[in-house]
Amino acid sequence: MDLQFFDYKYSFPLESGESLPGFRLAYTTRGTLREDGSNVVWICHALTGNADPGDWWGGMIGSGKYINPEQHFIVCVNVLGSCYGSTGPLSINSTTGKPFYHTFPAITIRDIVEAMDLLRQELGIDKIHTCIGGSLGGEQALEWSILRPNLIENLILIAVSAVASPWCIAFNEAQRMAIEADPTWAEDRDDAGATGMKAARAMAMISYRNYDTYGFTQALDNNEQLDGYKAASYQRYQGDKIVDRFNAYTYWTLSKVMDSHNVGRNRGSILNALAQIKARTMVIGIRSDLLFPPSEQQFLARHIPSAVYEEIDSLYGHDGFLIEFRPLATILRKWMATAESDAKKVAEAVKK
Ligand SMILES: CC(=O)SCCNC(=O)CCNC(=O)[C@H](O)C(C)(C)COP(=O)(O)OP(=O)(O)OC[C@H]1O[C@@H](n2cnc3c(N)ncnc32)[C@H](O)[C@@H]1OP(=O)(O)O
Ligand SMILES: N[C@@H](CCO)C(=O)O
Repeated sequence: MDLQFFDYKYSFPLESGESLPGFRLAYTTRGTLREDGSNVVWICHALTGNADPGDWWGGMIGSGKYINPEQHFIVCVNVLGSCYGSTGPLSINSTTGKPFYHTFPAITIRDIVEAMDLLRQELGIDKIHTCIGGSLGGEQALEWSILRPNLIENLILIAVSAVASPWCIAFNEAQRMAIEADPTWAEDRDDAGATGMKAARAMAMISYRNYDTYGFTQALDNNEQLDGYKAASYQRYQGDKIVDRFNAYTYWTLSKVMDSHNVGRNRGSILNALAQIKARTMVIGIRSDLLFPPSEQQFLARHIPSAVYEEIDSLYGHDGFLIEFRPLATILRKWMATAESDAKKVAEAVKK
């Protein structure tokens, strides 16, 4: 899937009070935008995802799937701060002519969403039929529906919370400590902290999965083993895998983004913020999610005015939103069918 680029050439103020001297966002689109603009589906990616949801959400997108390019105009943007084509810590800072590296400013979900909103305006999109995301993607969708309450018609939030929990922040801090413990982290080079990031990802995997996932997929080979456990090589493999496709600065930056996620900031309270959401909302929790447990999604569903709540089972814990396509699609199809039938009833009532 070819990446497209949006270059914003003006100073971009950040929540922290700092600014970026412009930015680039990489994005993809699939399908055709209807003349009345009624078929936009905006997909927000999670922590290490990219702008091509076909890469990481193939089971949800495609002909005959829940998100269908034959019907929908599908947009997905690599978030500000990431490393798949958008401006992030490895990008050149136009004011110094050098990569940002450690000088990349602290950004927040709101900054990410404000940047994405500028791209939306550039694309001439003034309504979004459905905005969907899990985890960090859900944080973006949630923030957007509060920042622009009339923009999103249907909001789908999966495995996400209104505010980063102390538990989530603690996991992230432990991962940043692993990166800091890598002596190369102090250096200005693209691969600084790479070994630390391996350990960080191995820690993260424990929060994305759970006891049962490891028990099922990484069971002991036999009762005689003294070393060489599958679970151990799996942890190391996941570390190697992230280093091949990511960098520690971006990992660091986006983990801080997750920490500062709080819809209540500068809005009086979390409940005030959630009360502003006008989108018809589906909130989905994953029963085995240790990182964003279902109680967090139940809270969202209780306080977002027109929200409904559903829960799915998964062996994969938090990562279930990237894997359990069938139950997700079943819930969403049913929910969307109700909306369509309600809309039909309203249209018929108006005609009478
Ligand atoms: C450019 C890009 O790639 S970006 C897009 C990719 N990633 C994203 O968007 C982020 C979201 N995706 C993810 O987080 C993950 O891909 C998930 C959650 C969807 C799936 O996680 P995975 O790591 O692929 O699955 P799983 O936990 O089953 O691990 C499978 C891998 O571990 C390997 N593995 C399994 N057990 C072991 C073991 N005991 N020892 C060593 N390796 C093992 C498998 O061979 C497999 O390797 P592969 O990925 O090279 O095929
Ligand atoms: N496994 C996900 C993080 C969990 O949201 C990712 O790497 O993006």
